[in-house]
Amino acid sequence: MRVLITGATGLLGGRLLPAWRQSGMDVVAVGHAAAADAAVDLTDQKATWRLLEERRPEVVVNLVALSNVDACEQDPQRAYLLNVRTAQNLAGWLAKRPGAALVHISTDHVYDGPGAHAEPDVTLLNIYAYSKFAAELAVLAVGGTALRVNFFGRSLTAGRMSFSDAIIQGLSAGQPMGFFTDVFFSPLSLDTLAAMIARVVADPAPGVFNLGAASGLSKRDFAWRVAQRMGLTLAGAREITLAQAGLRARRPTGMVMAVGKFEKRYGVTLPSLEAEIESATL
Ligand SMILES: NC(=O)C1=CN([C@@H]2O[C@H](COP(=O)(O)OP(=O)(O)OC[C@H]3O[C@@H](n4cnc5c(N)ncnc54)[C@H](OP(=O)(O)O)[C@@H]3O)[C@@H](O)[C@H]2O)C=CC1
Ligand SMILES: Cc1cn([C@H]2C[C@H](O)[C@@H](COP(=O)(O)OP(=O)(O)O[C@H]3O[C@@H](C)C(=O)[C@@H](O)[C@H]3O)O2)c(=O)[nH]c1=O
Repeated sequence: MRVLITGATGLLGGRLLPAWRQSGMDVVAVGHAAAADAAVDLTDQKATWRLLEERRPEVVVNLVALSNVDACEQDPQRAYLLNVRTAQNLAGWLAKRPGAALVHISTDHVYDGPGAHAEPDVTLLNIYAYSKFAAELAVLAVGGTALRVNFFGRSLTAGRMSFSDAIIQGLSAGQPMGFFTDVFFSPLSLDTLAAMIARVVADPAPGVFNLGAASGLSKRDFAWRVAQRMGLTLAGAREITLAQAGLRARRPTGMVMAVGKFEKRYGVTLPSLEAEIESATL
C-alpha cells in the first residue's frame, strides 16, 4: 500500500518516516522548503493535485501546519493558508478518489477546561485552534480521518525541538526555565504515536479521534518527571503560570483528551503519560 506523507520534513514527520520505513511501509515523503522525495506548496491546488496524480497514493497522511501558535495569531491569513487551504486541497483530490484515504493530524489545542475532553467538547481560544478545527471540517467532509494529538520525544529534525527536547537541553545547560503549573495535557511519545497512526493508515476510519495518553499531567509535573528520568538537576527550574509567560496568543490550560473512542475503534489500550515518559526515546 502506497502511503504519502505531507509535511514529512517537520518534527513529527522526522520520526514517522524512519519508523514506518523500518516497518516496511512504502512511504513517499513530501516536503516543502526542505528536501524529501518530493516537494510541493500545498497551498497551490494545481501543484498539489499534480503531485497526487503522479504518485497516486492509497493513503495520504497530512502533517502540514503552521505549528507556531503565536505566528498564527500574528498572521491569520497565513494560518488559513497553511492550516486550512492545504487540507482543502488534499480533500478536494481525495473526493475524486473514493478508493483513497486521508488521515489528517490535528491537535489537542481545540480543547480547554478541566477533565478529559471527548471529541465533541471543543473550545477554540486562538487562531491556531480555529484553523486546525476548520481543517478538520474539510477532511471530515470527504470521509477522512482527523486525529487530535500531542506528542513528545527526541526530535530527529534539524531546527525542530519537542517540549521534552527543550526541557532536557535547558536543564542540562543549567538555563533558568519556568514550567507551567496550570496547563495540563496528555501527549503520547513519538514512538507510540508513530505506531498508532500506522494502525489508522492500515485501517482508516472516517471521523475525528483523540489520540493521546490515557492520563494527563501539568506541564510542570511532566518536566519534573522527564528531569527525574534523565537524572537532571532541577536547580534552574521554576514553577510559573501560563499568564506569567506573557505569550501573544491566549492558550488553553486544559487539553487532556479522553481516548476511549480511539481505543474502542482500534482495539487498543493507550498507555498512561507516566508510563510514556519512562519508555519514550528522549
Ligand atoms: N508540535 C507539536 O507540539 C504539535 C503538533 N501538532 C500537529 O502535528 C502536525 C505536525 O506538527 P509538527 O511536525 O510539529 O510541524 P512542523 O512545523 O515541524 O512541520 C510542518 C511541516 O509543514 C510543512 N509546510 C509548511 N508550509 C507548507 C506548504 N505551504 N506546503 C507544504 N508543506 C508545508 C513544513 O515543510 P518545510 O519545513 O519544508 O517548509 C513542515 O514539514 C501539525 O499538523 C500540528 O498541527 C499537534 C499537537 C502538537
Ligand atoms: C510548556 C511551556 C512552555 N513555555 C514557553 C515555551 C514557548 O515559548 C511558549 C509556548 O510553549 P508551548 O509548549 O506551550 O507551545 P504552544 O505553542 O502552546 O504548543 C502548541 O504547539 C502546537 C503545535 C500544538 O498543537 C499545541 O498542542 C501546543 O503543543 O511557552 C514555558 O515557558 N514553560 C512551559 O512549561
